[in-house]
Amino acid sequence: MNTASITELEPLLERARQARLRAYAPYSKFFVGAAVQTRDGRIFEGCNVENAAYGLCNCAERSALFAAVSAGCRPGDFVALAVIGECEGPISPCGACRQVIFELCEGDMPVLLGNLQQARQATTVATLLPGGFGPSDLGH
Ligand SMILES: O=c1ccn([C@H]2C[C@H](O)[C@@H](CO)O2)c(=O)[nH]1
Ligand SMILES: [Zn+2]
Repeated sequence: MNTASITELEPLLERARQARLRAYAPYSKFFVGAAVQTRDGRIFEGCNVENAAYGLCNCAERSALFAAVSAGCRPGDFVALAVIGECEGPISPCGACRQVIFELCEGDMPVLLGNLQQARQATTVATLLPGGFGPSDLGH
């Protein structure tokens, strides 16, 4: 993806940066924020929410997408996702989030990954999870 889309998605990444400030991450101390934009221009933010039972930790990406679905959004409603974390380079979504993104977002949907400095990687849903298992594999 080109520099134009990185520039276009920078405001969405800024929303992710704001969401990151609300992360509840007392165990990893690794704060992450995400923001997903809908076709009708709404933006849903999410942060990671950890738990003393570590396996229950929820990532920022899933928090943002689940907030959107909880507000009534459905597959086909999303146009872009941005994620930011305190990494050396652009953050890399975990496998669970890649699967959830694949379920809810179209393959060609742009995803902007960033860090707190200027590292940016513009990618797509299909690139994040090539060959992913999705709704069409269930035949309905
Ligand atoms: O893309 C990512 C990567 C990690 N985390 C969270 C999960 C956990 O709370 C912490 C450390 O893995 O960061 C996210 O929210 N998104
Ligand atoms: Zn994740």
